Amino acid sequence: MSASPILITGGAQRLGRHCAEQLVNDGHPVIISYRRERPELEELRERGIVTLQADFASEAGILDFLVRLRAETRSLRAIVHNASDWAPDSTGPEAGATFERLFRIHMLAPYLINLHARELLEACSEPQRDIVHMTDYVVQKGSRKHAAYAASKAGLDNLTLSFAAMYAPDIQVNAIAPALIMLGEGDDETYAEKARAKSVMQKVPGPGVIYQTLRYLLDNRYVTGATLPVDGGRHLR
Ligand SMILES: NC(=O)C1=CN([C@@H]2O[C@H](COP(=O)(O)OP(=O)(O)OC[C@H]3O[C@@H](n4cnc5c(N)ncnc54)[C@H](OP(=O)(O)O)[C@@H]3O)[C@@H](O)[C@H]2O)C=CC1
Ligand SMILES: Nc1nc2c(c(=O)[nH]1)N=C([C@H](O)[C@@H](O)CO)CN2
Repeated sequence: MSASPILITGGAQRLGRHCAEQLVNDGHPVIISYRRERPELEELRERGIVTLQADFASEAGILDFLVRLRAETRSLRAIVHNASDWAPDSTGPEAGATFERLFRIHMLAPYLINLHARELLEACSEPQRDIVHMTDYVVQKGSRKHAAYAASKAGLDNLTLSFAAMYAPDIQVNAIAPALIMLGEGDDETYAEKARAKSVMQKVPGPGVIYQTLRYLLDNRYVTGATLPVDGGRHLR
């Protein structure tokens, strides 16, 4: 019987893409969701990665993705909720719309996908099934400029506890809480220096440290309801 695929939402770039490619290297079939079509997706498709378009900014978009996911596969080995919008807080009339959008992407999408895809995970014939929520170090301390983002990630962190309790012992549910793993395209050296100084490890490690953590969760059959920090010791500053 062929192995069940691993779904990574928002897998077209950066951390999600790195993990998708590493999972393929490790022999797993992979499905990713993407929001915007672009040439880089062809490289992933050539590696056999199934790409499904999805916009989680609306409930209709989430439910539409689920219909196409169920048409694509009858089982899943794991789901990694990686899709995310690091939007700064809006001021003025669009503040509420920004908050609601981030709630949908970071909380409603994982919530509905976990509920609707439970049967796909339970149909997996392999002994372990996993759900992994990508949260953020800022869940612990909030953010002056990304309060809506931090609050929505805090909600996702709490969903880890609820789904871990609901889905045990057949499905393990955990979170990874990164801080400053990769810089953004527009970040200059001044920003990079300030960012590196935020943690006692004083580095921007790149996505490999996230895959190491995901690999640990996928291979450990006794961890659930946990949030694993991958933050260079931010809390020690
Ligand atoms: N990078 C870092 O240093 C840190 C990352 N994290 C978390 O780790 C995860 C990966 O981070 P990173 O790789 O930087 O993430 P990105 O900012 O690159 O976003 C990942 C993907 O999310 C998708 N996405 C954004 N909005 C939507 C939407 N409305 N519907 C569906 N998909 C959407 C994007 O798709 P598309 O490109 O197709 O539009 C994008 O490719 C995220 O959850 C992030 O919050 C936490 C702390 C630090
Ligand atoms: N969806 C995203 N979330 C976050 C990103 C990102 O690029 N996309 N980046 C960060 C920063 O690296 C932050 O951790 C720096 O302190 C946070 N979340």
